[in-house]
Amino acid sequence: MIMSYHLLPGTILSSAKYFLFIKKGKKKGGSQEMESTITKLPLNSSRQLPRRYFNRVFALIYSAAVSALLYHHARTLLHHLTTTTTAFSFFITLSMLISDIILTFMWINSQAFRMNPITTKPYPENLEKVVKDFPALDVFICTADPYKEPPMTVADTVLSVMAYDYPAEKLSVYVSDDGGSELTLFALMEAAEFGKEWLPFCKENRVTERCPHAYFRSNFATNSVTRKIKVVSQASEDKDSAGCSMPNLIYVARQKSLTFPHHFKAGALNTLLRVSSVMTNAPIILTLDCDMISNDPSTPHKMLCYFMDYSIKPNLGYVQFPVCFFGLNRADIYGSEFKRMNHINPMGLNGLLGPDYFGTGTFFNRRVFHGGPSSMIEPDIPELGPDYVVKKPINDQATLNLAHHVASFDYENHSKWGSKIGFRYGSLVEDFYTGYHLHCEGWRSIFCNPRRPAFLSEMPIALNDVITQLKRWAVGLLEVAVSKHSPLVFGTRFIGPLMTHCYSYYAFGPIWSFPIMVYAFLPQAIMLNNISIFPKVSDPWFFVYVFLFLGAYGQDSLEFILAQGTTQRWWNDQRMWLIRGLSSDLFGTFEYISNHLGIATRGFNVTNKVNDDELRKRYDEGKFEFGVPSPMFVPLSTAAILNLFAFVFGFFQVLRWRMLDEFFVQMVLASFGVVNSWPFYEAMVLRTDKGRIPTKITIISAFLAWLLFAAISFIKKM
Ligand SMILES: O=c1ccn([C@@H]2O[C@H](COP(=O)(O)OP(=O)(O)O[C@H]3O[C@H](CO)[C@@H](O)[C@H](O)[C@H]3O)[C@@H](O)[C@H]2O)c(=O)[nH]1
Ligand SMILES: [Mn+2]
Repeated sequence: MIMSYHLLPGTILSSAKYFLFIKKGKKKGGSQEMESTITKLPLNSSRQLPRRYFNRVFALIYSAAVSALLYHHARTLLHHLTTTTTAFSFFITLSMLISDIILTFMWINSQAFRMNPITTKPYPENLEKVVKDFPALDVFICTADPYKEPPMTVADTVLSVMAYDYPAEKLSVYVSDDGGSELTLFALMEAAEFGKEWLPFCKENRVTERCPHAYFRSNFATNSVTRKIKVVSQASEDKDSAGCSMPNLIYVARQKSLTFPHHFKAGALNTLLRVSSVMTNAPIILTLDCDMISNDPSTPHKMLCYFMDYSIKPNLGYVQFPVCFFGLNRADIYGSEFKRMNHINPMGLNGLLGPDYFGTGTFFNRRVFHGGPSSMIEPDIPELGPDYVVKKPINDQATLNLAHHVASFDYENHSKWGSKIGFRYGSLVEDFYTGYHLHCEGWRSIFCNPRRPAFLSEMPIALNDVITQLKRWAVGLLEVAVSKHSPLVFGTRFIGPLMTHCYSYYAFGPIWSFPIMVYAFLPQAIMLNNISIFPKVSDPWFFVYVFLFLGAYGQDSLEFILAQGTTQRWWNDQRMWLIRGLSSDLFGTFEYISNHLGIATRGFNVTNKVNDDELRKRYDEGKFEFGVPSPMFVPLSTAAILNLFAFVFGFFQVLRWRMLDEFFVQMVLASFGVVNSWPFYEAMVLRTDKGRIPTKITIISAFLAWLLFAAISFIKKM
């Protein structure tokens, strides 16, 4: 049954213009409790990585070097204060000191991940022998914009999870459509029909790639399915073509209002939490982004290996699977793998309270949305409690009425939703923020990284899309860092020092922008003015710099490569760190400040998932995609130009005056900048395709680089 309205994507709904569509109404049987049998067969195992000893010793040595450097800076600064020096050199010393303090703070934070890395392994083959009755599973899939997130992609994701190797009567898929798009609804109805053929086909043929698109891309033997598709119209209502029951598929477009904040994805997820509570109330919930397909039908079994384990069960809040990507180019030019965030750091967190919540690929214990493990918050109505037993079928009229009621725009008004219960409001990275609160409440989590990726996602392939996404994250992270719930003031009371450092590492990540800006511009602009600011090669302090640089980069690359990375991908990953600091984090900080001053409104800019063939081709060739005149490209191109000029100038100076000793560090920095900027030079000068840097950006950047140089020479003379 459908109550449909003509909605334009993005329309703000003013009255009860939302609809709930139930594809298949069937009573979900089974108890709400997870049952398990105590047995000796292990369901999972974990292993502490031996590298923890090395990490601890190295952290000790490195911290000695860091302290020495800070001491050196402080002494120089004091020297400036007590003797008559120019404001100019004082300013330089101060900038370097602040930069190095920030780098030190972030370095300390990053050590927390290295103290006790742990990997875990599930044994799904033992599960069936141990567990008699599988718990019900509700899957939440969010979509928001049919133009940026093609309905076909959403349908693919939906089918891939509906085809899980899981009892169909225990599986329900809820789709939240914040775009209220009829296209998406239509695609889902078609998907449900197609599913009647697709699901039995997958099960009969033991297909592992159960996302239709992925399957057809890699298999040419499609005749058998296409032949079957013709039978669709004869298939019965609730059963698939083989006569088995189908999982529930429920489409929800929540009601929105101009006068009430809808809290973006967190709001959508909370609506799904309530709607699903009323309809199926499964004890386990999987949250997925609309572009994240299931790549392994046995993932629910793997996740149950943790939830069904009595030794960890009581306070296990969620099991996080890594986000893996398809379609990356060989060099992964934008560091889209996020290897550190998605693979390396979570191992470190496994040895503490567990990984942060990634927003997608996460199985939750429904109970976590109702307060801490030992402090449950009473639900508004019994039907919204975690222990509520659903007795009626999902298309029962009373159930539907209640579902509509809890999906209305003002339902959360004056309630604990978003603050004490459900997904948390207040940050654009609602995932990070929610996981953080759960850990503070006493929940634990586990990171499970099976060899075959559990989920595969798409990622943006144009630089502007990439850094726009990172900018939104930067705003969201700052919202956490600078709030009354900041890890440093709030978290530290509940999660212990190491977890506090881990959460600070992410939340304060955007402040990396400052030292990156300083190191990308200052020494170079100063060298162009013939001034040396670092210790000479013959000075012992020089070796402190060498050790700090090589130590940090060496350890980072080693960890990257140990996590199945390549040197080339590592190189691009570190470049992305620099790019992020000069664009996303910088602009994100400004945006955060202007949001707070009320100059700009806060928004969730949905990541674009549509790419044309030409763009895809350039990406596959490993070319950076600029194309659009984005203001975020300006600091990047300015740094590229300034570093090149500094390098060329420095090179001739050194030859002419034999001053390599004085300028060595500055020369290294400039050449490092030049090597990292290579794609920029290409895109400014050599390339003629659509993805090159717009001339306008190049001109503005060249002018800014000159301005910086001129400003330094002006101040120098004062
Ligand atoms: O108002 C909104 C905005 C977004 N979404 C959905 O949220 C998901 C994530 O949005 P996307 O634009 O793809 O953002 P990403 O930055 O790629 O997502 C990452 O970062 C988000 C936090 O910023 C997390 O929510 C995601 O799970 C995580 O994959 C998508 O399915 C959207 O449809 C909504 O449902 N409602
Ligand atoms: Mn996304």
